Amino acid sequence: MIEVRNITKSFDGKTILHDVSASFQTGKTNLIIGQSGSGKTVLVKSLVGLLRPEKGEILYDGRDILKMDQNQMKELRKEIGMLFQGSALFDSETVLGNVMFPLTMFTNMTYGEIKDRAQFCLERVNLKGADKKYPSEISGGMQKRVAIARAIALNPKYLFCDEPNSGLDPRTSILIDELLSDITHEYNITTIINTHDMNSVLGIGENIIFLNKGHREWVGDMHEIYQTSNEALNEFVFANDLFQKVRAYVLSNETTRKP
Ligand SMILES: Nc1ncnc2c1ncn2[C@@H]1O[C@H](COP(=O)(O)OP(=O)(O)OP(=O)(O)O)[C@@H](O)[C@H]1O
Repeated sequence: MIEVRNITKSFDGKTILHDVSASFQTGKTNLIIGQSGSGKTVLVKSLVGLLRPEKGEILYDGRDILKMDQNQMKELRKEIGMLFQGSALFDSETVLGNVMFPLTMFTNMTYGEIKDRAQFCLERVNLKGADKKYPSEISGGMQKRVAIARAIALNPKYLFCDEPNSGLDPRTSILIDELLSDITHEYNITTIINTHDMNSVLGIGENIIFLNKGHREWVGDMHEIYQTSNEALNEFVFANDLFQKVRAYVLSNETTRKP
Protein backbone atom coordinates (compact mmCIF):
# COMPACT_ATOMS: atom_id res chain seq x y z
CA MET A 1 0.00 0.00 0.00
CA ILE A 2 1.11 3.55 -0.67
CA GLU A 3 -0.16 6.19 1.70
CA VAL A 4 0.00 9.88 1.03
CA ARG A 5 -0.45 12.04 4.11
CA ASN A 6 -1.17 15.75 3.88
CA ILE A 7 1.10 16.59 0.99
CA THR A 8 1.33 20.14 -0.28
CA LYS A 9 3.20 21.07 -3.44
CA SER A 10 3.65 24.56 -4.86
CA PHE A 11 5.42 26.11 -7.83
CA ASP A 12 6.52 29.75 -7.69
CA GLY A 13 4.28 30.44 -4.72
CA LYS A 14 1.22 28.87 -6.37
CA THR A 15 -0.12 25.85 -4.50
CA ILE A 16 -0.98 22.97 -6.84
CA LEU A 17 -1.63 20.19 -4.29
CA HIS A 18 -3.45 21.28 -1.14
CA ASP A 19 -2.91 19.03 1.86
CA VAL A 20 -3.71 15.88 -0.14
CA SER A 21 -4.15 12.56 1.67
CA ALA A 22 -4.97 9.28 -0.04
CA SER A 23 -4.20 5.59 0.12
CA PHE A 24 -3.41 3.38 -2.84
CA GLN A 25 -4.31 -0.15 -1.94
CA THR A 26 -2.38 -3.37 -2.51
CA GLY A 27 -3.84 -5.75 -5.07
CA LYS A 28 -6.23 -3.11 -6.36
CA THR A 29 -6.53 -0.77 -9.31
CA ASN A 30 -6.22 2.72 -7.82
CA LEU A 31 -7.35 5.41 -10.25
CA ILE A 32 -6.47 9.08 -10.04
CA ILE A 33 -9.02 11.16 -11.91
CA GLY A 34 -9.74 14.86 -12.31
CA GLN A 35 -9.96 17.61 -14.86
CA SER A 36 -7.00 18.78 -16.83
CA GLY A 37 -4.79 20.87 -14.56
CA SER A 38 -6.24 19.41 -11.34
CA GLY A 39 -2.81 18.15 -10.24
CA LYS A 40 -2.88 14.45 -11.17
CA THR A 41 0.56 14.46 -12.79
CA VAL A 42 2.07 16.51 -9.98
CA LEU A 43 0.67 13.96 -7.52
CA VAL A 44 2.05 10.99 -9.49
CA LYS A 45 5.44 12.68 -9.92
CA SER A 46 5.52 13.31 -6.17
CA LEU A 47 4.62 9.67 -5.53
CA VAL A 48 7.53 8.36 -7.60
CA GLY A 49 9.99 10.87 -6.20
CA LEU A 50 10.36 13.09 -9.29
CA LEU A 51 8.94 16.07 -7.39
CA ARG A 52 9.41 16.89 -3.73
CA PRO A 53 6.40 18.23 -1.83
CA GLU A 54 7.07 20.93 0.77
CA LYS A 55 5.03 19.14 3.36
CA GLY A 56 3.62 15.70 4.13
CA GLU A 57 4.54 12.03 3.99
CA ILE A 58 4.59 9.46 1.19
CA LEU A 59 4.74 5.98 2.65
CA TYR A 60 5.47 2.87 0.56
CA ASP A 61 4.35 0.11 2.90
CA GLY A 62 5.45 2.31 5.77
CA ARG A 63 8.67 3.62 4.18
CA ASP A 64 8.62 7.40 3.77
CA ILE A 65 10.27 8.30 0.46
CA LEU A 66 10.73 11.90 1.58
CA LYS A 67 13.13 10.62 4.25
CA MET A 68 15.08 8.27 1.97
CA ASP A 69 18.64 8.87 0.79
CA GLN A 70 19.68 8.28 -2.83
CA ASN A 71 20.60 4.64 -2.28
CA GLN A 72 17.35 3.81 -0.53
CA MET A 73 15.46 5.53 -3.33
CA LYS A 74 17.42 3.53 -5.91
CA GLU A 75 16.48 0.29 -4.15
CA LEU A 76 12.82 1.32 -3.97
CA ARG A 77 12.77 2.13 -7.70
CA LYS A 78 13.50 -1.55 -8.39
CA GLU A 79 10.10 -2.32 -6.86
CA ILE A 80 8.32 0.12 -9.17
CA GLY A 81 7.04 -0.61 -12.68
CA MET A 82 6.14 2.21 -15.06
CA LEU A 83 3.81 2.24 -18.01
CA PHE A 84 4.22 5.46 -19.97
CA GLN A 85 1.57 7.13 -22.07
CA GLY A 86 3.17 6.53 -25.47
CA SER A 87 4.43 3.02 -24.54
CA ALA A 88 8.02 4.39 -24.83
CA LEU A 89 9.44 1.30 -26.51
CA PHE A 90 12.91 1.27 -28.04
CA ASP A 91 12.28 1.31 -31.80
CA SER A 92 15.59 -0.34 -32.64
CA GLU A 93 14.98 -3.28 -30.28
CA THR A 94 12.70 -6.22 -30.95
CA VAL A 95 9.67 -6.88 -28.77
CA LEU A 96 11.70 -9.44 -26.82
CA GLY A 97 14.67 -7.04 -26.54
CA ASN A 98 12.39 -4.38 -25.06
CA VAL A 99 11.11 -6.71 -22.35
CA MET A 100 14.60 -8.05 -21.63
CA PHE A 101 15.95 -4.53 -21.17
CA PRO A 102 15.07 -3.90 -17.47
CA LEU A 103 16.18 -7.42 -16.56
CA THR A 104 19.56 -6.86 -18.20
CA MET A 105 19.91 -3.45 -16.55
CA PHE A 106 18.80 -4.27 -13.02
CA THR A 107 19.41 -7.95 -12.31
CA ASN A 108 22.31 -10.38 -12.27
CA MET A 109 20.32 -13.04 -14.07
CA THR A 110 21.99 -15.02 -16.87
CA TYR A 111 21.06 -14.37 -20.50
CA GLY A 112 19.00 -17.58 -20.57
CA GLU A 113 17.10 -16.66 -17.41
CA ILE A 114 16.43 -13.16 -18.72
CA LYS A 115 15.12 -14.53 -22.00
CA ASP A 116 12.87 -17.02 -20.19
CA ARG A 117 11.45 -14.36 -17.90
CA ALA A 118 10.85 -11.95 -20.82
CA GLN A 119 9.12 -14.69 -22.79
CA PHE A 120 6.98 -15.56 -19.77
CA CYS A 121 5.90 -11.91 -19.46
CA LEU A 122 5.11 -11.71 -23.18
CA GLU A 123 2.99 -14.83 -22.89
CA ARG A 124 1.19 -13.33 -19.91
CA VAL A 125 0.09 -10.36 -22.03
CA ASN A 126 -0.92 -12.72 -24.86
CA LEU A 127 1.94 -11.79 -27.14
CA LYS A 128 3.43 -15.20 -27.65
CA GLY A 129 5.08 -15.38 -31.06
CA ALA A 130 5.64 -11.63 -31.44
CA ASP A 131 9.18 -11.73 -29.94
CA LYS A 132 11.08 -11.01 -33.11
CA LYS A 133 8.92 -8.17 -34.36
CA TYR A 134 9.91 -4.51 -34.03
CA PRO A 135 7.58 -1.95 -32.39
CA SER A 136 6.86 -0.33 -35.78
CA GLU A 137 5.54 -3.68 -37.07
CA ILE A 138 2.82 -4.09 -34.41
CA SER A 139 -0.39 -2.20 -33.52
CA GLY A 140 -0.72 0.44 -30.78
CA GLY A 141 -2.59 -2.04 -28.59
CA MET A 142 0.17 -4.63 -29.02
CA GLN A 143 2.80 -1.99 -28.26
CA LYS A 144 0.94 -1.20 -25.06
CA ARG A 145 0.98 -4.90 -24.15
CA VAL A 146 4.74 -5.04 -24.77
CA ALA A 147 5.09 -2.03 -22.47
CA ILE A 148 3.00 -3.84 -19.82
CA ALA A 149 5.18 -6.96 -20.18
CA ARG A 150 8.27 -4.76 -19.72
CA ALA A 151 6.70 -2.99 -16.73
CA ILE A 152 6.02 -6.30 -14.93
CA ALA A 153 9.31 -7.98 -15.90
CA LEU A 154 10.98 -7.11 -12.60
CA ASN A 155 7.94 -8.32 -10.66
CA PRO A 156 7.07 -4.88 -9.28
CA LYS A 157 5.17 -4.32 -6.05
CA TYR A 158 3.96 -0.98 -7.37
CA LEU A 159 2.86 -0.21 -10.92
CA PHE A 160 2.29 3.33 -12.22
CA CYS A 161 0.35 3.77 -15.44
CA ASP A 162 0.01 7.12 -17.15
CA GLU A 163 -3.09 7.34 -19.35
CA PRO A 164 -2.78 3.68 -20.44
CA ASN A 165 -5.59 4.02 -22.99
CA SER A 166 -4.54 7.16 -24.77
CA GLY A 167 -4.58 6.70 -28.53
CA LEU A 168 -6.32 3.31 -28.38
CA ASP A 169 -9.73 2.43 -29.81
CA PRO A 170 -12.51 1.63 -27.27
CA ARG A 171 -12.32 -2.15 -27.69
CA THR A 172 -8.53 -2.24 -27.31
CA SER A 173 -8.81 0.13 -24.33
CA ILE A 174 -11.11 -2.33 -22.56
CA LEU A 175 -8.67 -5.19 -23.24
CA ILE A 176 -5.79 -3.15 -21.80
CA ASP A 177 -7.90 -2.24 -18.74
CA GLU A 178 -8.80 -5.89 -18.20
CA LEU A 179 -5.18 -6.92 -18.54
CA LEU A 180 -4.02 -4.30 -16.02
CA SER A 181 -6.79 -5.32 -13.64
CA ASP A 182 -6.00 -9.06 -13.99
CA ILE A 183 -2.27 -8.51 -13.48
CA THR A 184 -2.94 -6.33 -10.43
CA HIS A 185 -4.99 -9.08 -8.77
CA GLU A 186 -2.83 -11.98 -9.90
CA TYR A 187 0.46 -10.51 -8.66
CA ASN A 188 -1.02 -8.45 -5.81
CA ILE A 189 0.38 -5.20 -7.17
CA THR A 190 -0.44 -1.71 -5.92
CA THR A 191 -1.46 -0.29 -9.28
CA ILE A 192 -1.91 3.45 -9.75
CA ILE A 193 -3.53 4.63 -12.96
CA ASN A 194 -3.71 8.27 -14.01
CA THR A 195 -6.66 8.41 -16.40
CA HIS A 196 -9.24 10.53 -18.19
CA ASP A 197 -11.04 7.47 -19.52
CA MET A 198 -14.56 7.14 -18.09
CA ASN A 199 -14.83 3.56 -19.33
CA SER A 200 -11.85 2.73 -17.10
CA VAL A 201 -13.35 4.61 -14.17
CA LEU A 202 -16.62 2.68 -14.38
CA GLY A 203 -15.02 -0.59 -15.49
CA ILE A 204 -11.99 -1.16 -13.26
CA GLY A 205 -12.08 1.62 -10.63
CA GLU A 206 -11.68 -0.27 -7.38
CA ASN A 207 -10.30 2.74 -5.52
CA ILE A 208 -10.88 6.06 -7.23
CA ILE A 209 -9.26 9.27 -6.03
CA PHE A 210 -10.87 12.39 -7.47
CA LEU A 211 -8.76 15.56 -7.50
CA ASN A 212 -10.40 18.94 -7.99
CA LYS A 213 -8.21 22.05 -8.21
CA GLY A 214 -5.51 20.31 -6.23
CA HIS A 215 -7.81 19.10 -3.46
CA ARG A 216 -8.70 15.47 -2.88
CA GLU A 217 -12.44 15.83 -3.13
CA TRP A 218 -13.76 12.30 -3.21
CA VAL A 219 -12.66 8.69 -2.75
CA GLY A 220 -14.74 5.65 -3.60
CA ASP A 221 -15.17 2.79 -6.03
CA MET A 222 -16.86 2.30 -9.39
CA HIS A 223 -20.16 1.37 -7.71
CA GLU A 224 -20.22 4.22 -5.22
CA ILE A 225 -19.48 6.77 -7.94
CA TYR A 226 -23.03 6.41 -9.31
CA GLN A 227 -24.43 7.57 -5.98
CA THR A 228 -22.15 10.53 -5.42
CA SER A 229 -23.64 13.89 -4.53
CA ASN A 230 -20.31 15.65 -5.14
CA GLU A 231 -21.15 18.20 -7.81
CA ALA A 232 -17.69 18.53 -9.32
CA LEU A 233 -17.31 14.75 -9.57
CA ASN A 234 -20.75 14.39 -11.13
CA GLU A 235 -19.96 17.04 -13.71
CA PHE A 236 -16.65 15.39 -14.49
CA VAL A 237 -17.74 11.76 -14.75
CA PHE A 238 -21.24 12.14 -16.08
CA ALA A 239 -20.50 15.01 -18.43
CA ASN A 240 -21.86 13.32 -21.51
CA ASP A 241 -25.33 12.01 -22.30
CA LEU A 242 -24.30 8.39 -22.60
CA PHE A 243 -22.79 8.24 -19.11
CA GLN A 244 -25.84 10.06 -17.68
CA LYS A 245 -28.05 7.37 -19.20
CA VAL A 246 -25.82 4.62 -17.80
CA ARG A 247 -26.08 6.21 -14.35
CA ALA A 248 -29.89 6.56 -14.58
CA TYR A 249 -30.12 2.89 -15.62
CA VAL A 250 -27.83 1.67 -12.82
CA LEU A 251 -29.60 3.74 -10.18
CA SER A 252 -33.07 2.65 -11.30
CA ASN A 253 -31.99 -1.00 -11.17
CA GLU A 254 -30.59 -0.51 -7.67
CA THR A 255 -33.89 1.05 -6.52
CA THR A 256 -35.99 -1.76 -7.93
CA ARG A 257 -33.71 -4.40 -6.39
CA LYS A 258 -34.08 -2.95 -2.88
CA PRO A 259 -36.57 -4.87 -0.66
N1 LIG B 1 7.12 21.97 -13.10
C1 LIG B 1 6.08 22.82 -13.00
N2 LIG B 1 6.28 24.15 -12.80
C2 LIG B 1 5.24 25.01 -12.65
N3 LIG B 1 3.95 24.62 -12.70
C3 LIG B 1 3.69 23.32 -12.90
C4 LIG B 1 4.73 22.35 -13.06
N4 LIG B 1 4.16 21.12 -13.24
C5 LIG B 1 2.82 21.33 -13.20
N5 LIG B 1 2.54 22.63 -12.99
C6 LIG B 1 1.19 23.22 -12.89
O1 LIG B 1 0.44 22.41 -11.99
C7 LIG B 1 -0.94 22.37 -12.40
C8 LIG B 1 -1.39 20.92 -12.42
O2 LIG B 1 -0.70 20.24 -13.49
P1 LIG B 1 -0.81 18.68 -13.76
O3 LIG B 1 0.08 18.41 -14.92
O4 LIG B 1 -0.56 17.94 -12.50
O5 LIG B 1 -2.33 18.54 -14.18
P2 LIG B 1 -3.08 17.21 -14.66
O6 LIG B 1 -4.25 17.06 -13.75
O7 LIG B 1 -2.13 16.08 -14.74
O8 LIG B 1 -3.55 17.66 -16.11
P3 LIG B 1 -3.71 16.77 -17.45
O9 LIG B 1 -4.92 15.93 -17.23
O10 LIG B 1 -3.95 17.82 -18.50
O11 LIG B 1 -2.45 16.00 -17.67
C9 LIG B 1 -1.02 23.08 -13.75
O12 LIG B 1 -1.51 24.38 -13.54
C10 LIG B 1 0.43 23.12 -14.21
O13 LIG B 1 0.68 24.26 -15.00
